Amino acid sequence: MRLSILQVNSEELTPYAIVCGDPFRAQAIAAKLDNTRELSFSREYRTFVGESAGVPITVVSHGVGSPGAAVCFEELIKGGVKTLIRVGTAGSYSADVPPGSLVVSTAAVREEGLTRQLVPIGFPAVADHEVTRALYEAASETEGLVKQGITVTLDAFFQGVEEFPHQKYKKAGALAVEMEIAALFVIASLRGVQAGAIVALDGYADADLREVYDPHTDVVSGAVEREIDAAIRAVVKLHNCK
Ligand SMILES: O=P(O)(O)O[C@H]1O[C@H](CO)[C@@H](O)[C@H]1O
Ligand SMILES: O=c1cc[nH]c(=O)[nH]1
Repeated sequence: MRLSILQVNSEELTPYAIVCGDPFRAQAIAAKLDNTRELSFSREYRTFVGESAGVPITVVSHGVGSPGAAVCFEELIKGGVKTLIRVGTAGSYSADVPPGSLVVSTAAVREEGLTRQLVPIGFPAVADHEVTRALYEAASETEGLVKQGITVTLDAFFQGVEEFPHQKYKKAGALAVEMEIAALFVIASLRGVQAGAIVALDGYADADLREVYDPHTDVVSGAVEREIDAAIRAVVKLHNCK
């Protein structure tokens, strides 16, 4: 089957997929795999296949924001992908998890608009337990701080006249904010597949802590490198446990 938006043939996809916002990060992830092939680069969606320790893995960029990312997740699932892992970046809510740390998301607050058009707001955006455990174990084998907990998914990156809901979710114990995990978890639940997510913290979202937003630092690239290695190893762990 031809997937019309990703512009790939479903027969070329694999049961495991690693997804990320940035097409250049997709290329960096694919570069760590063996026998890598680029399948397509259509809009923000750049698709590669390769393998690690003999396990075939698809890597796709989904762009910024839940609506565009949802198109990617839905087409991957239609194409036969059974396990999706997001490897992203997020803004920290707390000095206890500073930039450079990794957070494995156990569940996401649905502060975006996309999933409200799919299912009532009481439906939870939760990660798959096995995927979360594999991600946390693999991330804990890397150097540096790793936490697991609730993340928040927003649509807006820059603030308007409305206050961002950061303070209340920080008080409730959320660790970080980004823009696609809730869409991934809800869609995975609705379509009956597994999903998990890991993020590298690239600064502080909280206005009290935030300085200038600059995700292009050595600390952030080091954390992104660690989360990529962790996600690839998590896929191999999941495959070997089946
Ligand atoms: O680094 P990625 O995966 O793109 O994730 C985060 O970065 C983007 C915002 O800069 C949003 O997509 C957000 O979720
Ligand atoms: O959505 C995001 C992603 C990274 N960092 C942030 O502060 N917000």
